[in-house]
Amino acid sequence: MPFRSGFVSIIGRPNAGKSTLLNALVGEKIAIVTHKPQTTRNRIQGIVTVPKKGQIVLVDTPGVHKPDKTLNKRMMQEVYDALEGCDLLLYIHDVTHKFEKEDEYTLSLVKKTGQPVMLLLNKIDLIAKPKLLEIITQFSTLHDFKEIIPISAAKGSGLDILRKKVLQSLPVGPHYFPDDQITDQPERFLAAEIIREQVLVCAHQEVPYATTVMVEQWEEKRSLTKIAAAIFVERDGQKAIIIGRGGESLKRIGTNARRELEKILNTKVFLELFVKVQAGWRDSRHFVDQLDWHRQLEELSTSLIPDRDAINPKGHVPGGRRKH
Ligand SMILES: Nc1nc2c(ncn2[C@@H]2O[C@H](COP(=O)(O)OP(=O)(O)OP(=O)(O)O)[C@@H](O)[C@H]2O)c(=O)[nH]1
Repeated sequence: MPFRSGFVSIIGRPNAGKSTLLNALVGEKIAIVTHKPQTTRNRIQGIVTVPKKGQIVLVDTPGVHKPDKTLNKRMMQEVYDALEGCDLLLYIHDVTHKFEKEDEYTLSLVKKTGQPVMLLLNKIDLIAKPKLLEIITQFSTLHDFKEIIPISAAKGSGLDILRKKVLQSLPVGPHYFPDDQITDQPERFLAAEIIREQVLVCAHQEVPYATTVMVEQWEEKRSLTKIAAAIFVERDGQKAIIIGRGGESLKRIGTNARRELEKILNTKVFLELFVKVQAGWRDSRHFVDQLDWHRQLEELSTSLIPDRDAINPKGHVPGGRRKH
């Protein structure tokens, strides 16, 4: 049997379940997931290798939304980039939500590419079967989808058939990545995301959206990973919320993130967090540019940071994470 491979972009509105699906298909947590919309800000690839059969390079994207700030415009650019040059699109829709104007827009972006599209009706664990049949009928009039597959990314239902159908539809191709590689995103950047995930969980209203995280130091020594990271917010009041009374909130964010990182990295983790105010960073092109992990990676490997020698190569080689 020929080896099949290709790039498959996952497109959908915020909260549709794109990152949950990516993690489920890859079999490990490589993207953060919360109940808050617009959790994902950067494009990341998840790699699924089926021995002797093929390799699916999944591309997770931010949710399609109307951009207002520079940050959101950059997020939408990640979506447009992912729509171009892929072999297949997975358009994911949350069945607990009505099809609205924003869905129409998302679907129009998908259609415009002229690429084959599989429709994934997600969160079927939350609705009754007759309702699902109604939704399938409704969607089949909207586009000539290559497949319509009901799934529950969270419960794992429908994923075997999805994996099979995706693989079948890919062209005969090469191994794009080594078989044990699961993502293109190095651990250093996943760590920043895991910390941001805890901010999303612990803080409310505007604060999580005004927050970003950058790992400033990363050092691996035998079975210990030392990480220092900055949590950026836009205003002093937001900084006070993140720190909390007597430092309670920051302590909780740090403890939860450290526990999660120890599981993922398979080492002990020493995590230091600093909260910094960067006024209006979401509208600063320069700052938003700096947040792009692909760009940070480039800078790290061209030695722009002073502690470069202290960074274990595993933390920043372009190769990304392997299976532990
Ligand atoms: N019940 C149920 N919940 C799900 C399912 N898939 C995802 N969720 C939940 O939906 C919420 C959003 O999931 P994400 O995977 O972060 O969604 P996303 O599309 O990546 O969201 P953005 O980052 O905002 O674009 C989380 O609370 C998930 O746990 C599912 O199949 N069933």
